[in-house]
Amino acid sequence: MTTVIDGKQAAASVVAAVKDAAEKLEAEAGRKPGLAVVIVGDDPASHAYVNSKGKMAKQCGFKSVQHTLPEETSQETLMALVAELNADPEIDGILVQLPLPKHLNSDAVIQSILPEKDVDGLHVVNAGKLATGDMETGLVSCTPAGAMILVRQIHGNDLSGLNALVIGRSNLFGKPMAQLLLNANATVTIAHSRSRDLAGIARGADILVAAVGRAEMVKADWVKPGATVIDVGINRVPAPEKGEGKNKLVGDVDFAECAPVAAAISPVPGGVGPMTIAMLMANTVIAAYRAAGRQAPKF
Ligand SMILES: NC(=O)C1=CN([C@@H]2O[C@H](COP(=O)(O)OP(=O)(O)OC[C@H]3O[C@@H](n4cnc5c(N)ncnc54)[C@H](OP(=O)(O)O)[C@@H]3O)[C@@H](O)[C@H]2O)C=CC1
Ligand SMILES: Nc1nc(=O)c2c([nH]1)NC[C@@H]1CN(c3ccc(C(=O)N[C@@H](CCC(=O)O)C(=O)O)cc3)C=[N+]21
Repeated sequence: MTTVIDGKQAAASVVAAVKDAAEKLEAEAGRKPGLAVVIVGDDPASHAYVNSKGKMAKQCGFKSVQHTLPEETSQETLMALVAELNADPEIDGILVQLPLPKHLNSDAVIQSILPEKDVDGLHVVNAGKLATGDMETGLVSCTPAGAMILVRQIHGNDLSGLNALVIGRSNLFGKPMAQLLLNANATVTIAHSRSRDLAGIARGADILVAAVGRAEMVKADWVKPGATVIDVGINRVPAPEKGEGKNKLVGDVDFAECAPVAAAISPVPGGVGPMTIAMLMANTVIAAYRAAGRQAPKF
């Protein structure tokens, strides 16, 4: 029987641990973790994510603030807001929702976030710490950190002898995911749009992670029988079966085809997505503990 990995349940247990840690910090150090989410423009999907992040932060007992800026915001205004949040002692975590409108330089904005408040793990200091295996002082990008918890649920902490493939090489997901798998001793391959014979490479993978942004690209004959498949893709596609003009969410993996071949598979929705939000909360509480000079909890 194939295990369908329950990301909602795994996320709920991370969130419960975060809530406990936040209560303990407030009781012992008299401060709440503070999360600031910055969103520019009015992309409805981005607003939906940001709202669920805000709701979750409140559930965890955090101070949660949202800054909604208009589409035409200038680089200077956005950088000034980040500088203000950097200086605010009540804010432990800053997340700037991506993508930003095209006229803005997202890299300059992200690199201006203090590394210790960079709960997205995108600052070069945090990326560098992950790459050099310093897991004690850095912050790891939420989606790969969450995907890794799902992998550990299936395989444990030591992936020695296992071949892992990550399809996608973004700074937000593919690269940090590959680093986490490597740190756990997997033999790691990273594939991307210039890779040849992706299906052939994929068939060698005991752990197949897809983060491309192409609906249902991974087919049954790409999956090694008994593999673990982690689907990171979030694609909205038309769903006429639900009614005219309706949409549904699908991953980068053709779930119906691949599930019978895999031993374990994460669904979309209900897989990696909920873990992303849970790990954002985890990173915020970690940052708050460190800001209070305390040993941060592990998740
Ligand atoms: N569940 C969650 O919480 C999250 C989900 N996502 C989703 O994950 C997916 C990937 O996100 P992200 O990493 O930010 O996306 P990017 O667009 O930044 O990266 C996509 C990667 O896929 C590669 N790629 C594109 N086409 C192909 C192809 N035909 N064959 C092989 N590789 C290909 C690109 O290669 P190249 O580098 O050569 O261009 C690139 O490395 C998206 O669907 C996104 O919505 C993202 C973040 C969080
Ligand atoms: N700075 C930044 N950091 C991010 O981490 C970031 C970002 N920008 N921009 C966009 C992507 C995407 N992302 C998701 C978060 C949660 C779900 C999620 O909760 N998904 C649910 C379904 C939600 C629904 O139904 O729409 C699920 O998969 O079950 C999905 C995707 C974070 N991202």
